[in-house]
Amino acid sequence: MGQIGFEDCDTPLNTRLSARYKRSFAYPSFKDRIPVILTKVIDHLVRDKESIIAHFGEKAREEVKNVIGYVSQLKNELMTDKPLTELSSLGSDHELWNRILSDKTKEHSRPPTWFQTEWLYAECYLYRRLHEAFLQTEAIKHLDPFHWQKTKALENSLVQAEILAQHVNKIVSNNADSSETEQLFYEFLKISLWGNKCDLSLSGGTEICLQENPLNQVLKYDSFILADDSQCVLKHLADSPKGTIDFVLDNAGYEVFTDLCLAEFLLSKFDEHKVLFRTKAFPWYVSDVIAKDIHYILNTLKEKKGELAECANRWQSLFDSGKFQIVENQFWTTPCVYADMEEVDPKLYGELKESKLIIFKGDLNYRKLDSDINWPPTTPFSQCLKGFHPAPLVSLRTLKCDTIGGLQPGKAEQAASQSESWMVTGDFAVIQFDSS
Ligand SMILES: O=P(O)(O)OC[C@@]1(O)O[C@H](CO)[C@@H](O)[C@@H]1O
Ligand SMILES: [Mn+2]
Repeated sequence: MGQIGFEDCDTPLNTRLSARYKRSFAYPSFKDRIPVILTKVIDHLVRDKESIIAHFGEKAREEVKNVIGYVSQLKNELMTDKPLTELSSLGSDHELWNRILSDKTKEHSRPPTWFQTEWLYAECYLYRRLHEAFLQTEAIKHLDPFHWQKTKALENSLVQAEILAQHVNKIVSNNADSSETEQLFYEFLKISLWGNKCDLSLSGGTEICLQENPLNQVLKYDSFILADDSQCVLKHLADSPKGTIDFVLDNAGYEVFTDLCLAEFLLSKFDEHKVLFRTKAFPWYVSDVIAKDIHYILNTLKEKKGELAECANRWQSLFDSGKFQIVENQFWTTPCVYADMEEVDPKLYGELKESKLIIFKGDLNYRKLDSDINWPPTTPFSQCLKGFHPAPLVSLRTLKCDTIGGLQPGKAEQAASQSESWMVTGDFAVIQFDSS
């Protein structure tokens, strides 16, 4: 980022996305969408103050006020494009964040500002600052400001979840022949893929969950999958020894429900050893899964009784026996792209190297896989990974941001002719595999 100032153009090719390019998706995101997300956090704290105090104790009264002040100031810093500032020493990741800030300041001979720096970095920094507002408190340290939105979204998708639950319950208790298993594999992979439409960050917290039968959706939307390596994924699973599946999760609510369905299918029909669900360590991009959300979803479903409870009870046993495990790691809430993982977090990289298959869910994971660069869309997916090949991996992503690679010639143009905003609506998707 050499120069300073806005440019009335899209992000140039082979450059990292930034809100300084006014025709890129980053610009309206920072100008309009993120302020709405912060306003909703403030509104929630104001509206639900008394119930928060009732839950966390009287000390929370002053702390809620302080957090409201902090978030209002944060919103103001963003909207007036102020320089990013150092984090306080709260949180074990503050040194990494401050080192990155200092490197960027040196590199550009001035501190980065919200709109002028790289979008991925600034947006991740925003969620880390929001986390700091709560780290500064005692009573409400563990309050998740997005919890209420996530629970509401789950509640509103229970009809779809129940249809899936019924389907999964039947399948895991039946013996399928191999051609049936193949078809079911594609089905569960795509159900999990389209589950990614349901994130609350793109919509500024408004639920955009599917209003239709998720089983019908699978075939109906196949033509919206711009790159589909699902056959390679199946071949890899079938031809390699049984092992551990790493699921790098994205959103809570309906999406993680679909992920749990796919995970159970892989254990029950492919006989894999275990599934590690890799979650964020603190509230992130509104709807991303933290460990607490998985416990919440299991408990909620158990209370619903019927098919949903049957599913949840089985999943609970899988967690109890260690076949399903939740693994939290701070790397996922850094601004680092995955090409830098080996250097920044060699331990995590080493763990992923043991994986039979790493499933990366969602848009933000994709942005970190491809370094958030505006690649020519026909750039091979493996090239976009810039050396990140810990183990065979697949990205299941609905497109909500203007970066993409791995498309066949003509595909991007075809999608653009169907919809001008094909890259950012979540209507199009990719299943992209890299076999390292
Ligand atoms: O990772 P997810 O949940 O699929 O999507 C998160 C997301 O909506 O947030 C970003 C901007 O805030 C978008 O680029 C991105 O699509
Ligand atoms: Mn997300």
